[in-house]
Amino acid sequence: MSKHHECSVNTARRRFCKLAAAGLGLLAAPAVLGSGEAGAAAPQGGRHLIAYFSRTGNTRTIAGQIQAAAGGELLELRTVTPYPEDYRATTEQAKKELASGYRPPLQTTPPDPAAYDVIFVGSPNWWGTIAPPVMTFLTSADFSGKTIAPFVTHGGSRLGRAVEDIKKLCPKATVLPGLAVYGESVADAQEITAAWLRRNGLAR
Ligand SMILES: Cc1cc2nc3c(=O)[nH]c(=O)nc-3n(C[C@H](O)[C@H](O)[C@H](O)COP(=O)(O)O)c2cc1C
Repeated sequence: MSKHHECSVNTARRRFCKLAAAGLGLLAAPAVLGSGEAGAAAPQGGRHLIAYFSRTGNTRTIAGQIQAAAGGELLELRTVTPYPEDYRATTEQAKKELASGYRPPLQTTPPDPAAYDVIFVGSPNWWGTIAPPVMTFLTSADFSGKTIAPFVTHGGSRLGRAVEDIKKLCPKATVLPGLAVYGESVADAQEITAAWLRRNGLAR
């Protein structure tokens, strides 16, 4: 992990601590009220879809943290043909797929985005952008007028070009500022995830 990254995380943690002092009640409310009660609804009053691809579980962990803090349906994007177990083989395959614009088929047809107000889109940073299965998802349906909240786990390059590339794939969607979490820190990222949700008005 780079020093730069450590600094960013620490800054984010400090920012969270300030916010947490003011917003602790907001975090506690859903646990008290339960998800079915009026006070637990998202600010938009809408439904959340949390769609993500994860090869080794880091992005899945963040997806779970988002669900715990903001509610919503989890959708794991799985490719028909899994990526190789071998890391190096996966990086080589991914490089080729990204260069050629290949969209690997997914095991299931994703639900219609029209049923949701906010679509969280999670991906590992692969070669500086989102993984090809996430590109398949974003090009498989019409996201016009929808709000997309991107989250990325990474090995040091943070969001990379993820947000820009999502905007290119979904030019008529509103794409919120993305969340970047270092892959090895995902287990401790609840506070960073919750602060990002609050900054974007997505915490319940
Ligand atoms: C094909 C491939 C390419 C990657 N490229 C990058 C990269 O460009 N920058 C980076 O910071 N991490 C990169 N990584 C590391 C992953 O982004 C990181 O381990 C991530 O947390 C994995 O998420 P997952 O467990 O949800 O699959 C790459 C990993 C793979 C397998």
